Amino acid sequence: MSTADTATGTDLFLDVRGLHKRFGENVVLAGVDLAVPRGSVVTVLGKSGTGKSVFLKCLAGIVRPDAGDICFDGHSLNAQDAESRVEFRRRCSYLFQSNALLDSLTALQNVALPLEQTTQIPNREIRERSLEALRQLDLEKHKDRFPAQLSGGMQKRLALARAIVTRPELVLFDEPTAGLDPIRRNRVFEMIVKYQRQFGFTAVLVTHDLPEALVASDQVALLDSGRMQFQGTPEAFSRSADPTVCAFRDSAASLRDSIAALRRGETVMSGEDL
Ligand SMILES: Nc1ncnc2c1ncn2[C@@H]1O[C@H](COP(=O)(O)OP(=O)(O)OP(=O)(O)O)[C@@H](O)[C@H]1O
Repeated sequence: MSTADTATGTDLFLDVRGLHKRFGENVVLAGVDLAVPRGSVVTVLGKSGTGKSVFLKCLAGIVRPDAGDICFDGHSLNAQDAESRVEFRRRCSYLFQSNALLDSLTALQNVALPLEQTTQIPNREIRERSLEALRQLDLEKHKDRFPAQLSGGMQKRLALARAIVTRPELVLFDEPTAGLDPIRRNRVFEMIVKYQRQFGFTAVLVTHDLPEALVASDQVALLDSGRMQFQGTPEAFSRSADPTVCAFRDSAASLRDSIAALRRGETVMSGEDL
């Protein structure tokens, strides 16, 4: 792995070492490392199917890794008892790619849910905090609507309101811009950075959105062939001569080349990489 500009030696909120995960014969993670400094936004990039979601789910405790260590705020999650895992879940939020909103609950009820499930806070305070989260994401006037009555961008904001209502210290975002148009994509990245600064949480994102991720992240990492092939600043990523980084980063130029070749009547791809 290239270590250019990584934060080794700084205050790591999350320190992932040697994570392995396979499904049957399919080895998805083959020794993945990631260093996440406290209060930073770190984005994991990678082609489709490289294991970004599996990696994030391992961090969130949704998928159990076969081997490796995840150290959260100085404590190994592997070594933790059930009570400490509940504590981790209280301090960490996971924003699902699909938003995972409950259709039968209103916006307000969706946001209140994690507080009801993970705290002993009285109902009146749960309502106040949920309304506050909706207000922060400009959704208060839609509090009684159901998810199906909201636009795609509003649903994403609602999912973010639900993710921050517990005041988490770590937020994991699984492709937060999936299915959004370029303008809404920008809004979502702005929103993540804005609330990350406002609330001071540490964020780990996975996405394919290369230009936006480079602008919005403190560090980027590239997952390929079961390992992080790079971790460093967006500037280091932009300069890197690593062939895997170049192949991913320069895909726009390569599209230009392949379209030009197709127009010349040449065969350039079989489609098996889709
Ligand atoms: N529960 C599961 N059981 C079996 N295989 C799985 C499971 N979850 C993921 N996989 C496999 O793990 C691999 C990585 O999937 P993953 O969803 O993490 O990719 P990704 O990088 O997030 O892709 P995309 O960018 O398209 O969302 C795929 O081959 C997938 O089929």
